[in-house]
Order: sequence, then C-alpha cells, then structure tokens
Amino acid sequence: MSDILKKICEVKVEEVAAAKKRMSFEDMRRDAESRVLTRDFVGALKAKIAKNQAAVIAEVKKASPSKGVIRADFIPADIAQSYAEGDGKVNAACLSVLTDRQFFQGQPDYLKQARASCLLPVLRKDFMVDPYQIYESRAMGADAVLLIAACLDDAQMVEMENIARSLDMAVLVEVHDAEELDRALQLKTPLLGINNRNLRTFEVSLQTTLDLQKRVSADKLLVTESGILTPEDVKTMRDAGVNAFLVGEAFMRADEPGEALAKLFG
Ligand SMILES: O=P(O)(O)OC[C@@H](O)[C@@H](O)c1c[nH]c2ccccc12
Repeated sequence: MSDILKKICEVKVEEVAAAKKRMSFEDMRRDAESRVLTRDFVGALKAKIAKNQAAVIAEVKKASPSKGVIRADFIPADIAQSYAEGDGKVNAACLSVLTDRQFFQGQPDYLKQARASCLLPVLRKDFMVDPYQIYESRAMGADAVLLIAACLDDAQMVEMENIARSLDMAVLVEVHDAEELDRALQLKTPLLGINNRNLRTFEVSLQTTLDLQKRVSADKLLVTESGILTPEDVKTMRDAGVNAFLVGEAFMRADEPGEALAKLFG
C-alpha cells in the first residue's frame, strides 16, 4: 500500500474509534436502518447509457492532497444544483461528495447539503476501513459508497459490500492494478471503478483504464476515474467502450460546474 494511502487509512481507523465513542455501533446501525428510500445510483448511470449518453458521476471536491485547494468558492448545494441542471440538455447522472476532512477538506454536511438540493443519487467518497462507516454513510444520506480495494482485504470488502446491500446502497469498488481488479471482481456489485491516478505517485494515466479494461467482463459497469480533462479524453474512453466517468477537478475549476460538464460531455 502506498504511503499516503496508508497514512489516510491509519487516520481513518483513529477517526472511527473516536466516532464509536460519540455514537455506538448499535446506535449508528439503528439510525442507518431507520432510513428508507435510497436513490437508484446504478439505475441513474444505466439510464444515461441506454440513451447513448455518457454517464457522469460529478464530484463535489474542495481540495485534495496532491493539489491543495481546488475550489475556493465552495457551496455544495449550488454545485449540486449546477450538476443536476447541466446546460438543460446534458447533465450529471449522479454525484460523488468527499466527506474526508483531513486530506480533502470535506465533511458529512457537504453530502447532506448536496443531496438535499437536487434529486441525484449521491456517492459518499471517503476511505472505508470499518463496517461502522457503511452504516454512518447511510445515516448521513448516502445512496452509494466507495470501497477502495487497496485499503481492504477480501473479507473486509465482502463484509462491507453485504452491509451496503442490506441498506439498499450501491457499491463502487475502486482498483488501480490487476491484482486489485481480480479481487474486486469477486464482489457482487456491477460498479467497477478504475482509478487512473496512481495513489503512490499521484501520476495520472488514462492508459490504466485501457489496460485493465480487457480483464473486465461485460456484465460489469466500468467507471473510469480521475484525470478526465478534455473532450479528447472523453472520446478516447468512449471509443474504447467506456461510458461511465467520475470527474472532479475539471468541473471544480469552472465557474459553473454544470456548464463545464455539458461542455466536456456534450
Ligand atoms: O479530480 P479528478 O482528477 O477528476 O478525479 C475525480 C476522482 O476520480 C478522484 O477524486 C478520486 C478517485 N478515487 C478517489 C479516492 C479517494 C479520493 C478521491 C478519489
């Protein structure tokens, strides 16, 4: 595991231990289970693809460890609305909201605010290391969670996926190399994310998706993640048969994120 990822996961383990003291596992679980009606994350992606459009998971991200602050004027509700609207023709299928505080300057309130301001399904983007966080994700309103294969062993991935499924949440499992991919393919979820960013070096190469894609069967919905910046990048992916995208920075640097989305994918 890379050093930064290792550091982040260590911090998460500490955060979860502290969170469990504020609210017990059982209470968090009860809170999560009391919430009904998730929004259909996988269905929203498939609906775009059925119309021959790109399925875009648009990210609400203020900062990152590699780039520092990406967007100073950061109002999650406005950003979410802008993504949901697009240019009136082309818009986002789903949202992804960073909730990690220490490394991405996110917070759970950002997810709540973004979700409350639109009708799109929302992925909680954070580093899951403990089943507690899956319940916590549902309790804060998430419709989907990210599982990063590099942070988890097989048994943890399976356990967390099963909890997410029991709460009617979708699971996006993220990989960066062939070994992680083979482990991720054991899960039931159709959503498979290939991160083009190497979390050891922060280097981005779209070739990562193109190389790993060959090993993914047609019943999976492949999501290419990170480093999609230009219409040429989009064309490269769509020509290769990749129709789902997770994009943050390219939109966060624009005045109107939704218009930037429509421009990139229109
Ligand atoms: O801003 P970009 O390059 O468009 O990337 C978005 C998203 O893929 C990236 O934020 C991301 C992908 N996987 C992650 C895991 C944790 C935190 C962040 C991420």
